[in-house]
Amino acid sequence: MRYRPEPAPADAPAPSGTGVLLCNLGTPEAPTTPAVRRYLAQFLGDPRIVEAPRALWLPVLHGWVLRTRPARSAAKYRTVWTEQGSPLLAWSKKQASLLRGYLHEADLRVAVRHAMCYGQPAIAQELDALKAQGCARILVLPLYPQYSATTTASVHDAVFAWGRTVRSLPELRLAGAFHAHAGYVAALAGRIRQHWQAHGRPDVLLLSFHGLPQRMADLGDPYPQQCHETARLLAQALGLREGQYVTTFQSRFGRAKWLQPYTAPTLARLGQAGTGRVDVACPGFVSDCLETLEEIAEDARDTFLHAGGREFHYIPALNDDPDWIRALVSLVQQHLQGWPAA
Ligand SMILES: C=CC1=C(C)c2cc3[nH]c(cc4nc(cc5[nH]c(cc1n2)c(C)c5CCC(=O)O)C(CCC(=O)O)=C4C)c(C)c3C=C
Ligand SMILES: [Fe+2]
Ligand SMILES: [Fe+2]
Repeated sequence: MRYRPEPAPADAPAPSGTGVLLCNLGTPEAPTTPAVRRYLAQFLGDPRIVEAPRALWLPVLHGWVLRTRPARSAAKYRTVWTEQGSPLLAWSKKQASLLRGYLHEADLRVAVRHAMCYGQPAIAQELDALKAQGCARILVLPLYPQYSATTTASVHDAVFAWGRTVRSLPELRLAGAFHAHAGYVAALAGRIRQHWQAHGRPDVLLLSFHGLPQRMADLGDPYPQQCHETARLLAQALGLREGQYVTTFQSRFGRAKWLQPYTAPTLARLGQAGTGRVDVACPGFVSDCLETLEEIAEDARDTFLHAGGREFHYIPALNDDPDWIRALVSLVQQHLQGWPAA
């Protein structure tokens, strides 16, 4: 059946509630080669992520990337895996649970769930769950502060795909970027200031954002501008002058040109130039994950220290920071305006 049947009206009261779905990228179910292969197949098979013509990309993906990368990536995932599983999933779950608690404290009766764009819990499954909980209105909030067609729009795509299977659709709102949201920037600044109160100040603060192919930026993806705007606002909130901070892009994939400057070569250059201490924060990641815990806190640290740097501090992502959860509450309230939420 093209559109799924709804429960008979006698079996279910008319939906009247409001729900929020927090969405992040996704992560493998386990740090094993087969699980990482399944995850990467879905992730890198999404044309939002790799835009190359399917006839060229799919043979490379299945014939080369999915044969070689999963074992290497699984080994990396094992270095960050916790008792709660993938850090990205564990933090997303905690953020949803804290947001639910804060909203209820504020007397807002809103159902809150979390979902992943690739892997589990899937966006479609969690939208079904919110609907089954009686939500007549759903706000979808991608947890990417900076909009990119690769990330924010891929969450939106998943919502549209789900919508095409549903007979009685709830009202839907899709949130976009929050790169300049005052509460988000203040939470980032607070996190960095706290680190400095405990450990002193660095010579340079490096703000590392996930990279993007330069071609996507050239085609109009607003991501790089939004990263630079977040960095500028954050530096302003911290009272930093030019030269005291640098903005870079990490996680390059493949051989094409990505946004520059790249994080690792910048750290190598800073180390070689005699910079004693560097602190690194990753404002684009609201949750610690493979890209921050392994690529930055492990690999980038080695790069800087081997290049001659003396001290490297990774400042953790916002995770369960109370100021960040309050910023999430304010973002949600902003997007729920006009909807009954009590
Ligand atoms: C073409 C490849 C990729 C694009 C474009 C891309 C954009 C992009 N990604 C994030 C956030 C995250 N990416 C993460 C992991 C990750 N990213 C890529 C590739 C691209 N990302 C790969 C292949 C991987 C998997 C790991 C690996 O094999 O190296 C993660 C972490 C996931 C986790 O489980 O912890 C996040 C988060 C953004 C914000 C972004 C565009 C701006
Ligand atoms: Fe990525
Ligand atoms: Fe990476």
